Amino acid sequence: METQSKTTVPTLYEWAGGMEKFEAWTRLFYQRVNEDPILEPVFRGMSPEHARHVAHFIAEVFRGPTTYSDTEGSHYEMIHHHMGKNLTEVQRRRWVNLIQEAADEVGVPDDPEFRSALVGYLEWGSRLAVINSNTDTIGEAVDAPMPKWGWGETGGPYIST
Ligand code: HEM
Repeated sequence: METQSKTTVPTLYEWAGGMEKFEAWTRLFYQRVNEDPILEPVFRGMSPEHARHVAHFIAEVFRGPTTYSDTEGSHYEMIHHHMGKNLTEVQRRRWVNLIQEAADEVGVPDDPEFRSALVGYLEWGSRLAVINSNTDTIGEAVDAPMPKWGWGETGGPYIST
């Protein structure tokens, strides 16, 4: 539904509530991951910075500050983190469920438009993570730009690299 003019449409980052909200969200999410029988073994030994890095990554994709790519990694490095992990659909599905439950708990906006964009991103990103975790080559260039996510649709069919 068109409710605002194009010039006043906030980014997903702004609508979500800024960096404090992203950090609170992923902090709670990875606490839940640590208590989860399916995901705890996957993330056992993860770095103490993991939750913040994922917050900064998603915030940047949602057109927030470039904290992740300035100081913490790149899209290529994020892909690299998943390689060799041999993630499964069962693990992915639990990851997507828990991160949405954490979003509810910390008060990430739950309006239909925002959640549609959010779930679209989480599905897209998590399915790519599973694909990348089960390959030994990265199709992306080392200097590939960070993805950008907006309010709209995916823009086209999946193309395997
Ligand atoms: C939108 C989806 C996802 C995003 C944006 C994402 C983002 C990231 C980022 C930024 C890192 C690096 C963190 C760091 O620098 O410390 C990472 C690592 C990792 N991710 Fe993901 N991820 C996604 C989906 C998943 C899923 C679905 C799983 C498993 C079910 C997963 C498992 C892992 C693991 C095991 C690591 C390495 C952890 C460690 O040992 O430090 N990711 N992810």
